[in-house]
This record gives sequence, C-alpha cells and structure tokens, in this order.
Amino acid sequence: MAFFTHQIRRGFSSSIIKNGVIKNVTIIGGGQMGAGIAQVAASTGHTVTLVDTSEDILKKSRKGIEGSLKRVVKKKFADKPEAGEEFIQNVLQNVSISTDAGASVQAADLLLEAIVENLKVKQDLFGHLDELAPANTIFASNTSSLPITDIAGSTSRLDRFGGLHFFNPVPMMKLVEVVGTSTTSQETFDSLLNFSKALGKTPVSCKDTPGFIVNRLLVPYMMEALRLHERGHGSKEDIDIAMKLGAGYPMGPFELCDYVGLDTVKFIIDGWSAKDPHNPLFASSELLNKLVAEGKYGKKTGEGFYKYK
Ligand SMILES: CCCCCCC[C@H](O)CC(=O)SCCNC(=O)CCNC(=O)[C@H](O)C(C)(C)COP(=O)([O-])OP(=O)([O-])OC[C@H]1O[C@@H](n2cnc3c(N)ncnc32)[C@H](O)[C@@H]1OP(=O)([O-])[O-]
Ligand SMILES: NC(=O)c1ccc[n+]([C@@H]2O[C@H](COP(=O)([O-])OP(=O)(O)OC[C@H]3O[C@@H](n4cnc5c(N)ncnc54)[C@H](O)[C@@H]3O)[C@@H](O)[C@H]2O)c1
Repeated sequence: MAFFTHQIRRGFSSSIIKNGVIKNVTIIGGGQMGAGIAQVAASTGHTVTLVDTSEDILKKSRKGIEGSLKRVVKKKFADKPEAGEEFIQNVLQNVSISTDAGASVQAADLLLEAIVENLKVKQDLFGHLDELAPANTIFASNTSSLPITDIAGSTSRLDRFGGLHFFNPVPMMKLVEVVGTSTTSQETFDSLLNFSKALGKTPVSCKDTPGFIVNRLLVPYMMEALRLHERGHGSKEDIDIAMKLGAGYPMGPFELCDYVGLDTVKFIIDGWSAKDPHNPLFASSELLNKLVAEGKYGKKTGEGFYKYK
C-alpha cells in the first residue's frame, strides 16, 4: 500500500507564509529526530516533506513513523481501532519523502534541519538551500549544542532564522526550546513559537547560549555519570538504577546516552570541549570514545553501553 507519495507534490506555488502561520514544513534529515518531528507535524495537520540522502534511509524513516503511530493509536484510539487506522492513513498521507532537498524547499513555509551534529555540514546545507528556497521561508535548526548564530551565518536570512530544539522521542516529549538569536525577528520567533504550540508542544524561549536550557544542565550531568563509572565508583547498571529510583529520571544516564546516540553525544562534548578546553564539565570520556570508534552508537546500531539485539 502506498502510504507515502514518493515525490514532491507538484502544483504548489512558492511558499507564501500567511500571517506567519506555518503549514508546509520541509524537514532535512530523516533520522530519529527528523522522522519524529515529521510524524508530529503530520499528525497535527501540517504538510510535511521529509528529506534524506537515500531512499533506503527514507524507507527506514517511514517504518519508524508507522511503528510509532501504531503505538500512539493503541492508546489514543484504544476502543476504536477503525478510527485509529483512519488516523494513521491520514497522517501518512501528509508526509512526502524526497532525496532532492532543493526541490523540496520550494513550497516550504519552514525548513527545519535535523541532520548530523556538525557545524560545517549544517552550514553547507543551509548555505546551499538559502539560494534555492523562497525568500520568506523560515529556516530553523534542531541542533543540540551548536550556536544557532554560527549556523545562520551561512545564509542571507538572519532575521528568518531560529532554533527549534525538540526532544527524543519527539512524539512523547512535550518540550520544544525556541531559540532566537540577536538577529531573529520577532515575527519569525512568534511563528516558531506558534508552530510549536500547533504541534501540541509546550515551547520555552531560549537565548542562543551553549546547550540552551536543557542541555546546558543535562550534558554535564550525563558526562559526570560516565566519568563516575570510569573512576570505578559505580557500575553503569547501578548508576542507571540509582538515578531512576533515587532521582525520578525515566532513564538512567547510560540508557539515555544509548537512546540519544553515542555519536551525537560525542559530537556535542567534543564541540564544547574544543571551545572551552579547561572546563572540567566538558571533559571527554575514554569509554565513550572507544564505543564510538567501534561503531557502537547505542540503540540505533544495536549496541552502545548496552546491547539491544
Ligand atoms: C552527554 C550528552 C547527552 C545530551 C544529549 C542531548 C540530546 C538532545 O539534544 C536533547 C534530548 O532529546 S535529551 C533526551 C530527552 N529524552 C528523555 O529524557 C527520555 C527519557 N525517557 C522517557 O521519557 C521514557 O523512557 C520514554 C517515554 C522514552 C518511554 O517510556 P517508558 O515508560 O520508559 O517505556 P515504554 O514502556 O517503552 O513506553 C511507554 C509508552 O510510551 C509510548 N512511547 C514510547 N516511545 C514512543 C515512540 N517513539 N513513539 C510513540 N510512542 C512511544 C508508548 O505509548 C509506550 O507504550 P507502548 O504501549 O509500550 O507502546
Ligand atoms: N538524538 C537526540 O536525542 C537528539 C535530540 C535533540 C536534537 N538532536 C539533534 O538533531 C539532529 C539529528 O539527530 P538524530 O539523532 O536525528 O541523528 P540521526 O543520526 O538519527 O539522523 C540524522 C540523519 O540526517 C541524515 N543526513 C546527514 N546529512 C544530511 C544531508 N546533508 N542532507 C540530508 N540528510 C542528511 C542522515 O542520513 C541521517 O538519517 C542533530 O543535530 C542532533 O544533535 C538529537
């Protein structure tokens, strides 16, 4: 059954964002975050184009969205399975997939990037798409740790650029950090704030400071858990149990690192440590580096601190 239209819908005129209301969204990066955001945006009546580098990856994104929608529907439509199935079909119809980023931005009110946590790669992508996207398309990044100002600097639309930081798993996590730089216009910021609300999320306003709010507090905590283990002061299992049962976290720090992706965790901490090398909060972890070198990125590869196969 063809759930997804495999091409960009034709017949759209260029994006004409009306009264700052975002309806058409192009998401670049169909990994765990991009697929999750696509699902939530499509579930709330937005038209979504999900872009990645290959059809195979996009097939995996589609499978992930379908799986997650089934879990949502199991609860939301517990006693109405037919309505649940209809909901899934409607949501999936709102999502197109594409490997052509340039074509996919033509009708976008919002271009939201969720690709690898690497400044140069993000700058190259935005710089390229800045030349192709309609002038009024708002650009936003889902970066965990990079300055929005640095990413935006690769474009000529500094007033129409902001941060939209979602949390993993996107369908379950209620928060969105909306990040304004010194050049983000109030109109753009309001559009991003209202878009987050339209997704059913609770937005908070953030300054463009390292880690915004959540990660500025979460990253040092998680890295200290890794170092505590490396000092021989606790097994990863005991640290995870302790933080779940003693501090009320739904996942322990090792479980959460695996859930986020150890490659992403390493990108974040290496970036911060390069900028602030003497800050002990941002010191790296040998164990993390070893696992990443072995290609053990956590849940997404089947092994990280724990095994998932
Ligand atoms: C060192 C540096 C690190 C920093 C990294 C920063 C990264 C980033 O920038 C910020 C973040 O995101 S930070 C990360 C922020 N994130 C966190 O901190 C997350 C912390 N973890 C949690 O909040 C919970 O463990 C979960 C909600 C993930 C799972 O809940 P649970 O109770 O432990 O386990 P359960 O029994 O499996 O699931 C129960 C029900 O949840 C539902 N459901 C779950 N996943 C779903 C999905 N994908 N779709 C749809 N539904 C989904 C489903 O209904 C399921 O019921 P089912 O009938 O069994 O299908
Ligand atoms: N994982 C998390 O918990 C989490 C939470 C919030 C924010 N983030 C941020 O979101 C972004 C994505 O993280 P993720 O966990 O989804 O990563 P991921 O590895 O699951 O997915 C990234 C996707 O981007 C694709 N990609 C890479 N370069 C591309 C390009 N030039 N064009 C199109 N697609 C490209 C990859 O093929 C991959 O499918 C990162 O900036 C990360 O810091 C991650």
